[in-house]
Amino acid sequence: MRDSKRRGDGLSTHPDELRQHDDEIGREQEYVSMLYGRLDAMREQAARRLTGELRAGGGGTQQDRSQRDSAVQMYADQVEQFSAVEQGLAFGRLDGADGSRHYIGRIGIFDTDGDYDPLLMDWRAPAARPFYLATAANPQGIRMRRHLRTRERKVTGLNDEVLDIETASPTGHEELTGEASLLAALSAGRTGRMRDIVETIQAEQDRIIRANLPGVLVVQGGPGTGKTAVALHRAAYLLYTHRQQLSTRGVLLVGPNATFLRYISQVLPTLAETGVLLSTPGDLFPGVTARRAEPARTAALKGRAVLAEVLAAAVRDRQWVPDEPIEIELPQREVLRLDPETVRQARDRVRRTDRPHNLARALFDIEIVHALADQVAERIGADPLGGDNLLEEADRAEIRRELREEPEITAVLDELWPVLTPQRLLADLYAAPERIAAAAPMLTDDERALLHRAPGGGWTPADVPLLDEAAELLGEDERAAAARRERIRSFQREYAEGVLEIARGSRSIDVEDEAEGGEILGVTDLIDADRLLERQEETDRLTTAQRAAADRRWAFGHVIVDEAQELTPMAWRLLMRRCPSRSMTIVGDVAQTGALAGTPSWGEALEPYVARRWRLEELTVSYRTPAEIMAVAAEVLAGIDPELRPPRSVRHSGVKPWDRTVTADRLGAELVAAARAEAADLAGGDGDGHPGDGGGRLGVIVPAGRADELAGVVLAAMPEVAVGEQPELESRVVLLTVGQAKGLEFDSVLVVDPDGIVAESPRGRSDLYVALTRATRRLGVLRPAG
Ligand SMILES: Nc1ncnc2c1ncn2[C@@H]1O[C@H](COP(=O)(O)OP(=O)(O)OP(=O)(O)O)[C@@H](O)[C@H]1O
Repeated sequence: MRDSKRRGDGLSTHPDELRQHDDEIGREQEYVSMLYGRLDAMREQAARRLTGELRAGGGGTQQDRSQRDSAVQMYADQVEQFSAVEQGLAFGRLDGADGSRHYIGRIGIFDTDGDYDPLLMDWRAPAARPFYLATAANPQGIRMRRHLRTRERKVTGLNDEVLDIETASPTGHEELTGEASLLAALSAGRTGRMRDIVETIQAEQDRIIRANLPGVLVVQGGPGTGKTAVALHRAAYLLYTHRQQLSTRGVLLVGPNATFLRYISQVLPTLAETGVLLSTPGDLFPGVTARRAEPARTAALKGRAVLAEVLAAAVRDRQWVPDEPIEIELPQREVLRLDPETVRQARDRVRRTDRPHNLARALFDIEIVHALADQVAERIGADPLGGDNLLEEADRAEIRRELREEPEITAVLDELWPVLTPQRLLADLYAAPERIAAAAPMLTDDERALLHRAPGGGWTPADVPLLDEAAELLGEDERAAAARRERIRSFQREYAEGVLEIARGSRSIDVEDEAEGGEILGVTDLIDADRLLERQEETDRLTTAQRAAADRRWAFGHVIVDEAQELTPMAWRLLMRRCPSRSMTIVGDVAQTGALAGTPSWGEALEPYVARRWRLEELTVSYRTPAEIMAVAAEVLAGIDPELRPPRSVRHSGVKPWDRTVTADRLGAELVAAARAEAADLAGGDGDGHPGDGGGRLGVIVPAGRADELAGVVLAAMPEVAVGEQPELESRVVLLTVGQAKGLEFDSVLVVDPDGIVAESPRGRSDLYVALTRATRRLGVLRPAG
């Protein structure tokens, strides 16, 4: 793209041009103020309708109530969405060669007083696309693209690009769209929360965001190429474009850990989308919170595909055939004998039905009770004269019915074919070396020892795909169904409280209730959480995301996986179960794989599920990492695989990374000194408009094995530093491990003991590559000598 007339703020000093520019800002302000006025009106109307629906109470027919609940949900969503798009509501303008003019923003706003003309076009609408794609060489009918910069509701600046090949002069960045706005966004101070990129999406990113819904799309890209940003904007785009289809099945977005999910959590709401379920793989088994830690080798073993076979064998192992006959003493009856051969035959017949274990139990019961009833019948129906048995079929049926109710028989059946929860199966397996030995003959002794663990103490993230696999093998029994109903109930309560929160937030725009004689009533005056919950229960209404989160067997309409290179084969199995339609977006970088059983190549990971039917898109430009830092990271990348190429940096920061070796005993003191200096620099701003105004974060990345020790040293000198399992990312300085830093970014990064990071894991070089590429501006490396 070439732009002949770039008129960003401060670029022109000529008084006439400055005046014209101010006039232009004034005109845009008028338009933008009008849009905010409309937004206010829309929000007030939604709040008024929400109040009305809640006030209507629980009367009427079931259908009335159900419709009212849908309306409550819809208006509550609207109030939330209209509030979330407040910042940067309108950010662009397209002037067509035909004299047309369109404003582009986060949502669509229409002239409801007139002909329903668009006053603001949703960025996802097809007609808004040239905003991201038009270039001087291919202007797509556009004469000028304008980026509007706003703060609060005030227009603070404009960047214009005239798309005219004749007058354009080369800039050297022809591939960038809205270069001035892009660079301003990239060099802005970080806040600890990811921001949306809707104002400056680049052409290669736009292509991915708007790719077709069906099929598996893999997005491979180096650090900072915008994979996470693209994944989130794609979710928003798909929900807008396929609203009907996806609002009933839902969209699931999977990220590597809870810290990462918190980091990205604000992006979708600011794009006016609240219905996407964000989850880590470790949270995808409803009812289990997997926070327990375990050695990387154990996690790696649990991630291997062979564990599916181990679990299948573990289930079979619970279908027990005794070595000796079992004697069952029934009160006031004779003793029954169950011999091993009868049990074996029953078991084999039931196994041949291929039913999941728990569901097959009923068949096993029938088989065994039948055999025992035959024994009883043999005895009581025997013809003393040696003829045929005297009992009719009806008598035998009666005996079977009676035996089924004998607790002694149920106890034996429970032993031979126990109904199991996935948790029980796995806990029993881990706890007993002999069970592991029986189920995992294909593993080595060392590997089997890794699986052994005493019962209790919670679950690890690597256990979750195994629990899910176990649930598939076992099938859902009544207890699991009851637990699911209970989870749904608790989600309903959260929902009810959420609606009331929203309503409280909109108190300032509560409406006058004429029926109440002009008295001003808030929603919360009219209804409390329990009453709202009662109404929810009557109709069992839930948002799609809530339903999906509570239901292990939910099939999502689309699944997006970020940092997908970290997924193990067992985690892939779980995710594929959640998405039988195989409509997926897989986002990651195989060069950054840190998990030992993570994904070495996309083909290998996906082949078992979709064969070769997946598409690959690549992102090639790093927006985060400046060229100076990428050069340092490139050396590490070459050590991982000389064939790998780092992405091209979009900018230089002008700051040279530093690398210092200090004596081991000085490491802590030097770290504190460097962290203090960097933090002070970020807090004060660096004189060229960077950080200073509340933005600006420092990340200190340390080897996992030294995290506690170094956190102690840093905290003693700088108590304000965020540390721990889920550090507060909004703190000015955060100390974390590479695993925690995955997907995050900071203005400035200190990497401590890089050799320690490399030595910690067979994938240590990839970890170091991740650590070095987290900075948007400055990088320092501190090495202990020796
Ligand atoms: N088009 C864009 N406009 C503005 N900022 C962008 C754009 N694309 C990416 N960025 C910014 O670049 C940074 C890196 O983006 P993101 O985290 O999505 O990269 P990534 O590819 O997921 O990185 P990693 O693999 O290292 O996790 C973010 O701050 C993001 O906002």
